[in-house]
Amino acid sequence: MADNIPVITIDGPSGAGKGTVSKVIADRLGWHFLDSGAIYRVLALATVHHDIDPLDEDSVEPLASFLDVHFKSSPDSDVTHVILEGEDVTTAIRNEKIGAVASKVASLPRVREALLRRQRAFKEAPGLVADGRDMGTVVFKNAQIKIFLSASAEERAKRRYLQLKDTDPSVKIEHLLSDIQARDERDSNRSVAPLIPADDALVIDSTNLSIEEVVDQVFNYMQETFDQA
Ligand SMILES: Nc1ncnc2c1ncn2[C@@H]1O[C@H](COP(=O)(O)OP(=O)(O)OP(=O)(O)O)[C@@H](O)[C@H]1O
Ligand SMILES: Nc1ccn([C@@H]2O[C@H](COP(=O)(O)O)[C@@H](O)[C@H]2O)c(=O)n1
Repeated sequence: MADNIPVITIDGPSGAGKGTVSKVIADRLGWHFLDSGAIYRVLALATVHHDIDPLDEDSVEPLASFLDVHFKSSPDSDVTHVILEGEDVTTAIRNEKIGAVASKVASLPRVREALLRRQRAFKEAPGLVADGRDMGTVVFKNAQIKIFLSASAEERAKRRYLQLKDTDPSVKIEHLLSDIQARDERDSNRSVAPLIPADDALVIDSTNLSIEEVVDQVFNYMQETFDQA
């Protein structure tokens, strides 16, 4: 029964470490992992391919409803390949420009609605770790464990810089910081599913924490929550 399947949600702004922490936790528990941002990024790339204005809700909604995307993982690698309309877009969707377009399509209420079922389908036994902006507030409102992971914008820009500098030597930390601030602003102030902690979320500020320290805090919180249940 789908309702007995446990869900951990990890929401927060870009670069807070949600994806990294979610993957470690899902791997250690042997649970499934949903990177919901990847779905918004794929949709964003599809608007670029089809030359659609990312804020034109009447055009983006059908694209979201019939999005031809699938995720391919292999036992030999921890990279999950993202396939859009038959093309491997795993790297293309990680571009910062696509992140900005993703936050535009993500501001459209009917588009978010159209993507709900696709995201909820990731909830399968033995459990799910779901990473995004509205996992605990909208998509998996009944999740047993909700985390809101944040970090200062400066720290997040630094992390992104370290992540990108080897593949893109032209990357500038000040541009990354302004992109992050613009995305935070749009994600936090949209009318539907804004980026805010769920009332029952544990808020973790990772500015001065290592990845392992964040993972430990989540596991300790899980232990306390399940002991009290
Ligand atoms: N606590 C941490 N300390 C230092 N670096 C970290 C920490 N957490 C994550 N990172 C690094 O920061 C970068 C961004 O992390 P990650 O992609 O997990 O963030 P995210 O919150 O999922 O971002 P997005 O929402 O944009 O996908 C990665 O290179 C990751 O290794
Ligand atoms: N649950 C979600 C997940 C993502 N978004 C939007 O997509 C953008 C890209 O997400 P990343 O996590 O891959 O950086 C993000 O800025 C959000 O606008 C969302 O709205 N809801």
